[in-house]
Formats: sequence, C-alpha cells, structure tokens
Amino acid sequence: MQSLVDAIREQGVILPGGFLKVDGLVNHQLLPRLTREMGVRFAELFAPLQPNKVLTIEVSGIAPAISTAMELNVPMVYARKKKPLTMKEPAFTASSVSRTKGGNVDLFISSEFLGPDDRVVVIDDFLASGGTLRALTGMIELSGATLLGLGCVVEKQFESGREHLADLNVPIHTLANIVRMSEQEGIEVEVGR
Ligand SMILES: O=P(O)(O)OC[C@H]1O[C@H](OP(=O)(O)OP(=O)(O)O)[C@H](O)[C@@H]1O
Ligand SMILES: O=c1[nH]c(=O)c2nc[nH]c2[nH]1
Repeated sequence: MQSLVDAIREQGVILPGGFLKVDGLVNHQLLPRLTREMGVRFAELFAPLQPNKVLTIEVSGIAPAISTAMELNVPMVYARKKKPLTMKEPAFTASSVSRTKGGNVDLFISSEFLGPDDRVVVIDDFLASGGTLRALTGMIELSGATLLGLGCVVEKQFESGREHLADLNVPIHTLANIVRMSEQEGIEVEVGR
C-alpha cells in the first residue's frame, strides 16, 4: 500500500531495541482515510476466502480490523487482555508477550463469539516475531473455528515472523514491509507482500 509506505517514510521514527514508532498513523493517532484504505486492501485480499469473521487483539489491531470487517460486512471480534466480568464462560485463553509494554499478557475470547462455524481472518497492526499471531491462532484452534489467513499493517521482515508462522499454511498479507532499519541508514520500507 503505497500511501502507507509514504506515511511511514514521512513519520516513522526508529527507537532503541528495534522498535518503529508510527504513533501518528497506527498506534496512537489514527487517520481515517489511511485506515479505510487498509480495510479495503485487506478485504480485496481475503474476500475470495469467504471469511465470516475478523479477529484481532486489543488495542492497536482494532482499527485496521474493524475497517476490514466493514468492507467484508462481517463481525469483528477482538481478544481482550483482561477478562471482564461480563464475559460468559467458557472463554478461550492464551498467553502472549506485549512487545511495546513488556511482560506477559493473558488473552481472552468468549466462546459466545468464536466457534466451529467461524471462518476467520486475523488482522493486527504489527507482524514482528509472530508471537501474538501465534497466540491468536492457538485460540482459534481451541474454538474449533477455521483459520483462513493473517493480515498485518506493518511487517518487520528482520524479525522473521512470517517464517515462524509458515507451518500454519495460510496466506499472510502485509501492507508495508520494513526490510531493515538502523539509526545509521534509516528505514528501508517497501510495499507489503
Ligand atoms: O509479532 P510480535 O512480536 O508478537 O509483535 C506484534 C505485536 O506487538 C504489539 O502488541 P503490543 O501488546 O505491544 O501493543 P498494542 O497494545 O499497541 O496492541 C502489536 O500490536 C502486535 O500485536
Ligand atoms: O509500535 C510498534 N512498533 C514496533 O516496532 C513493534 N514491534 C512489535 N509491535 C510493535 N509496535
């Protein structure tokens, strides 16, 4: 998605520890036109698989996921990082690591909203190590739903998440790909794959 690549070139900041700050478009402030375009692109890529649900994880996955779900006209469910008292049992759970906040997080999805009839596309903001997507796909498996594909707004190719998830045997689509980045050479970003 060229508009996203341009925005990352303009606004992306490299932080210590291999983090890319794109708070002005993905992780703090959201830009309606850009977010809508993300959904349109993901919907084009995944519609042929006939999903009936989009799954993501709070918090930064929600915007691209709802944009995609609106285009596909299917419900969007997000995994919660704290179990609310309104959540009906049984809930599917998994553990993942919060990359930006540090530490382990427990994830919860109610069996009310994910089950064997669901054909699911997972959308998130970043594909880095792939750990978060692994946790989400584990919950899909527990629920008996079918995983159709994975979509992320930004891929950090140098963290090899795509390779780590290859055994899932589903299409992985990203909208912008960070090939490499360093404080000396800057951000090398290309249209996703
Ligand atoms: O591929 P991985 O190595 O798992 O990294 C990607 C994950 O890291 C971030 O989550 P985080 O909990 O840090 O942030 P958020 O609360 O903004 O969603 C991001 O939102 C992805 O979910
Ligand atoms: O804002 C972010 N920047 C990153 O580099 C990153 N990697 C995983 N999750 C991330 N979130």
